[in-house]
Amino acid sequence: MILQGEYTRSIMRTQDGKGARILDQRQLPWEVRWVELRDMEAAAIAIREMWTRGAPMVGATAAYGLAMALAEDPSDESLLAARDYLFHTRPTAVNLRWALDEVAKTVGPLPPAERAQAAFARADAICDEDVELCRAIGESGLQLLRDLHARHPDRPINILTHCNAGWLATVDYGTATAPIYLAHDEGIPVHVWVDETRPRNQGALLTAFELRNHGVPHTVIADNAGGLLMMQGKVDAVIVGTDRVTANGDVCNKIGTYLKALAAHDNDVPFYVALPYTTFDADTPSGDAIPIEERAGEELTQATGPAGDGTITTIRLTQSPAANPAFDVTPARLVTAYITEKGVLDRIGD
Ligand SMILES: CSC[C@H]1O[C@H](OP(=O)(O)O)[C@H](O)[C@@H]1O
Repeated sequence: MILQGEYTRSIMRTQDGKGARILDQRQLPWEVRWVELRDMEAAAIAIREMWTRGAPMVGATAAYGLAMALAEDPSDESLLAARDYLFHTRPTAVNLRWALDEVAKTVGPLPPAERAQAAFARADAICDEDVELCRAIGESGLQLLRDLHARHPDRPINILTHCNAGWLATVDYGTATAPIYLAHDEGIPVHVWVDETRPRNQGALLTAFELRNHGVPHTVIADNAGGLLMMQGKVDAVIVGTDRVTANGDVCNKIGTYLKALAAHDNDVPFYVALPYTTFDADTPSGDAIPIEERAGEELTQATGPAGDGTITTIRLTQSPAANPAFDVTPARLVTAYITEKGVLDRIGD
């Protein structure tokens, strides 16, 4: 379990069993605010507005959202409409489609009266499985960090990561961070270069929050600093998460990941992608077919944070229009290996 206050998970069913409890990640690191989602619309808003985010978390939240929709109306029409509505909250993370399909396959053959309970149970199971998958990813990646430590016993291992693929992005442990947490807990000295990850700063706000709370040494850096650090020999490996890996091994992840992969390739730094099977999309042949989410330009042109007087303020960073693609695609040729629950794989999907 990674430090998560009174809970051991980033999402769980509410105590009355009728909703989902999540962290409102927009308030982190300034406030740890838990919120209860009580209907499908609340789950859709939480995903679309990124109260909660990260591929496995998007899938888990949508699964509970579908269960809540069926609790209100378990008809076939409701099932189809709710699945479609939740599916269109965010286009890129394949876990969203996977989780909705899992719940739909579970409840479809059932009489309407049994659907809500079965949907909630399947959502619970998706969360339980995600914890085990991420822990296993941690075990797989731990050996890589043990090997790096054996090669450099006299100094910390320096890992660069992009965005947040931590326990906040999953139900627990994270994907990219899971090996880091396990290595740190085993006593291997690890230091993490944390890409701030503009424009929503998931690295500076969320990954830094996680690592700080777990006592893992880390340094926040500008997104554009990683290439220099690699050129200077200050990065032993890059480990990132992903929102979708296609049949040929292409990796869709937060915007800026591809540039890190290019810098890693140019400096002979191993570039690892951590993912559970729920993020592998065998149905999409290659990365050019992945829908890339375009988010509002205001995420780029405005900055929100504490004003210092206890209030949260927003400032404008430019008067000009902005384009804001939220993801990019790293070709499989730039990936050293995939860290999965089945081990570290040179190729994926075979
Ligand atoms: C373990 S999935 C983490 C993945 O999701 C993030 O995207 P977002 O914050 O927009 O949901 C980012 O791509 C992370 O690598």
